Amino acid sequence: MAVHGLRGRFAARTVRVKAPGKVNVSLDVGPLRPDGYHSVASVYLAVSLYEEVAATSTASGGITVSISPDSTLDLDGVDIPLDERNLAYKAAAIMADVSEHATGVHLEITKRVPVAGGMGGGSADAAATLLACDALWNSGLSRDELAQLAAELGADVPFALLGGTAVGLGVGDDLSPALAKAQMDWVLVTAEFGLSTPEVFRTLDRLRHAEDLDVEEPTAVDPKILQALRGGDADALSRVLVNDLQRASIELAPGLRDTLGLGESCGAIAGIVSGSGPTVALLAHNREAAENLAGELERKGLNALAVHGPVPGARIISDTLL
Ligand SMILES: C[C@@](CO)(OP(=O)(O)O)[C@H](O)COP(=O)(O)OP(=O)(O)OC[C@H]1O[C@@H](n2ccc(N)nc2=O)[C@H](O)[C@@H]1O
Ligand SMILES: Nc1ncnc2c1ncn2[C@@H]1O[C@H](COP(=O)(O)OP(=O)(O)O)[C@@H](O)[C@H]1O
Repeated sequence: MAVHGLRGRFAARTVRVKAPGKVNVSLDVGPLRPDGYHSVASVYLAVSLYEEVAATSTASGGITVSISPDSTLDLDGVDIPLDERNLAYKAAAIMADVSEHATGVHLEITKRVPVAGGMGGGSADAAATLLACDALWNSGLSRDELAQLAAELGADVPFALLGGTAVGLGVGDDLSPALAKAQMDWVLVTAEFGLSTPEVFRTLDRLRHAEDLDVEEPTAVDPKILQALRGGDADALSRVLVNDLQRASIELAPGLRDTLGLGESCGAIAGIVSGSGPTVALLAHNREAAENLAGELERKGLNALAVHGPVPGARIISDTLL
């Protein structure tokens, strides 16, 4: 049903939502499951690099997607589908299915999180769209109901909705918020290429198979990680960072080993590939150290950005009647 103004004229409204990218501070990956997914145990950290989605109701019906010229990424030659394959489109479509007052909607996405970078940028777009459409269409879904829809869209989408610091079990969507509010400072080194998440998981399976390595299903995360995050203890955290996918990302993109080495030689306490990569997250002692490190890496020709986390999950930043 379309929303009409007092004189029956269509009243367009724009709801703008921001949602953060993430770093997996730890990521234990279990064996391949019959459904093609892997069980994981991960500590997710939402960081201060945000996607934005502006959802505008339209009288014409249907869902359209565009990328905002305000996007800070160089998107030349980057493949972001704007049709029903876009995660934001998919999010609007499932919201429309459960919303009595759904209208047409245009989604304008401001991209800042590297595409196919292992930081959950598309997932942040999906989470932002769920929240924006919920407001636009007065769907009145609870956060739990939104999280259930989020899990249908992808393993990382529920976390983009929740934000903060959280432990993810199952395929990563079974989340428990962690009370770890101390800020940690990081430098993200982004790559000019992307890595496909399924290909990285497949590569890990292949490497493990070649080594006859049997892995168990992970059921918990190392409590030392949460302890370090709670205390804001970057040195303690540097000793327990782990990412089982890192070796697979390096197998596919060997240059990542050099990026990690360069980061550490320029003063990072430790470095880790974020999720399936190729973004590298370098840990710093404080904001000043992170900014200096980012500057130094920039001078060496890398793309580096100082960020901090935890930050909140998806939230509405404006709601305007046009
Ligand atoms: C690796 C992680 C770590 O947080 O993030 P990214 O590096 O993609 O950001 C996630 O597990 C990715 O989550 P997400 O990108 O939402 O994955 P989905 O769209 O649900 O799944 C894409 C594909 O990745 C593989 N996959 C994903 C999650 C998982 N626990 N096991 C898997 O094997 C499957 O092949 C699946 O078909
Ligand atoms: N809204 C979106 N933003 C970015 N990529 C998207 C989006 N929707 C679908 N995709 C597709 O999903 C792939 C992975 O997206 P992304 O979330 O950026 O990476 P990752 O899974 O590594 O965190 C991209 O290569 C792109 O083809």
